[in-house]
Amino acid sequence: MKHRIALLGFGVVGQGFAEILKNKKQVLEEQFGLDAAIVAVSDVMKGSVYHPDGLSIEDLLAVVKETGKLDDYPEQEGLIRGLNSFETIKQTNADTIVEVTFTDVKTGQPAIDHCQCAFEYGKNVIMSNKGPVALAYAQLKEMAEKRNVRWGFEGSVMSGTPSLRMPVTSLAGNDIYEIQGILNGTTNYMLTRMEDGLSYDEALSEAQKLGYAEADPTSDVEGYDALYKIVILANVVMNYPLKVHEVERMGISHLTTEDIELARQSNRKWKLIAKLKKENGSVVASVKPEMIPLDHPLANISDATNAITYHCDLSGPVTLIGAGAGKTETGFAILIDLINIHRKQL
Ligand SMILES: NC(=O)C1=CN([C@@H]2O[C@H](COP(=O)(O)OP(=O)(O)OC[C@H]3O[C@@H](n4cnc5c(N)ncnc54)[C@H](OP(=O)(O)O)[C@@H]3O)[C@@H](O)[C@H]2O)C=CC1
Ligand SMILES: N[C@@H](CC=O)C(=O)O
Repeated sequence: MKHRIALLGFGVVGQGFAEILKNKKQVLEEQFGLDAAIVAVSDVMKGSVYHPDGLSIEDLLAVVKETGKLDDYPEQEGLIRGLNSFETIKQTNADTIVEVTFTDVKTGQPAIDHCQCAFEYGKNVIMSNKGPVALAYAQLKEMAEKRNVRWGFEGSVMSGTPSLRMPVTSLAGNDIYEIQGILNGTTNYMLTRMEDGLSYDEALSEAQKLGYAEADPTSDVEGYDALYKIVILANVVMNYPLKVHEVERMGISHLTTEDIELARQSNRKWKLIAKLKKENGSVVASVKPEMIPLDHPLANISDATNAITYHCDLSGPVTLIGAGAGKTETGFAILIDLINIHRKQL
């Protein structure tokens, strides 16, 4: 039986996921018995197409590459154009909604409403969008469970590096009492490139071109993105209902090439460090830049790579290093949630 997918948002991650589905079609069918079809794509500026029997991924990617729009997607009988995100959720035959619109760090919208609508209509949701998980984890989880649908969000923290599934499954039974790491790809990339001599603006511009930065990069450079991720880790991994306003936050926008040089002269490096610690029945959290010595375990985490250490009472510290952002890497995060939904393990 086909697993029918509708994509809300067809930017870096949406296209990365579509490419993976195209390239891995045979492997997914042979190894997992997963016959996945994209039936709908709805994007604000690029437009929207839906066909209940499935769309050609080659054509979707080609027309967007050529024109930046879905308007030239080939006409065929039964093709419907122009559905907005909510119409796509309600009116298409998709089993799973892949929510890859932008992350709104203040309201989490419209992604929270997308999730609620999908659950009401009995559809699974997979997302790399951080807003709904950071701001509405408990109520969305409960709603998905009540409606007997699945909600995957592995890509919301550290892209395709399994920073959520790994501790929840493979570290189960431990008390994870402290978590710390580098959780934002854009700023880590920028700090690395500033060490190479680039200015702040040049480094940010490169990170944007590479598809790492948020639609509004203020979220990356002022630390909101890492803050959202630490809140998600508290809720999902520590099972503690930490709220966004409870996290101390400072970004890297005040750091200059002179600051980077001064650190280098004292054998240190600037890194944006996120921390989470259980203390007296509560959890304290912060995101801020720190000058760390070159022999610090995080000093050699460069470019858009991220790292996270889980401090566990039984297994001791466990560190995971991997991609923090990227088109294919985050597309993979969507795929792994899809495979787990298909296996009925999510
Ligand atoms: N890029 C990365 O490496 C990672 C990204 N993420 C998260 O994944 C999500 C997607 O990221 P990314 O693909 O890079 O972002 P992009 O900005 O490249 O793509 C987002 C797309 O969503 C579209 N969109 C915005 N609002 C709506 C809406 N209401 N309905 C339909 N489409 C909409 C945008 O349309 P348009 O621009 O045409 O208006 C855009 O094409 C974000 O939430 C981000 O935080 C998570 C991990 C890594
Ligand atoms: N903008 C984010 C993308 C992934 O979450 C980052 O740079 O880490």
